[in-house]
Amino acid sequence: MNRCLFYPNLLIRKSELHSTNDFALGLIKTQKPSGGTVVLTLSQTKGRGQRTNVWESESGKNLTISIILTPEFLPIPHQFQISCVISLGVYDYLSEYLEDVSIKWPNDIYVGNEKIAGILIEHSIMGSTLSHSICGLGLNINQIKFISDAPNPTSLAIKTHKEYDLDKELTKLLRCIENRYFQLEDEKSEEQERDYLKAMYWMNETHLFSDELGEFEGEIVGITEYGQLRVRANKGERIYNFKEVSFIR
Ligand SMILES: O=C(O)CCCC[C@@H]1SC[C@@H]2NC(=O)N[C@@H]21
Repeated sequence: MNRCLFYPNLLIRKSELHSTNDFALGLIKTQKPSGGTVVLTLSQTKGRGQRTNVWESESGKNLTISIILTPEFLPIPHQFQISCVISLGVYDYLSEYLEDVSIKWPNDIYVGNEKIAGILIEHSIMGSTLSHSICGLGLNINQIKFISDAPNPTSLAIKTHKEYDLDKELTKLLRCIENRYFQLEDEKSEEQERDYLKAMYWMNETHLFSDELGEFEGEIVGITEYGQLRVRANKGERIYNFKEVSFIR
């Protein structure tokens, strides 16, 4: 039997939205959307990024989507697995076109030292498991000029000197994410973690980081089973949750 997560009738297209994540959040509150529902807009006017950042995307140029997943099988402490699914799916998709794609922990997608995609995942919880995960993704496809002060943005078009049909790219992207989701559902999370580590930006290289104690030299050596970052520094290994450490250079 052919497995499928993303059915065409579960794709919700809106010409303009404040934020696809906010729209998806509204769906969860008012209806019970099926896993595999995808909200897409061509024009996002108040896109939200990590922390309090704004996500800017030129109208009609890029993929700005929110994927609703229902990973009821996943215990809450393992929610980082959803980050792995989405970031590896995007990584797999981009690797069809580009070399030097990497995942900057926890889930920024880079090409060399430039950011091509950002991911914002918001979970809703039921009991001790996840009921819905809203996986927001901004993937720069055809945008050439960036006005925002986002650090080093790039796009698929800049990197390959071609323009892309967004619908075709969406289909390819969703196939890659679907494969990674089934890998998780099939309890192949060890394989997934191995692939995530292989794809990781700055893995096993010495770089400058900063945390609440100041700047320090260290080397990313992996992640914990809960997705925290492990950095080896002079005085031993340090373990970070998201937002507790910054990558300097
Ligand atoms: O890198 C980041 O800061 C995360 C950016 C996430 C942006 C996407 S675009 C689609 C979805 N809707 C939002 O409001 N944000 C996410």
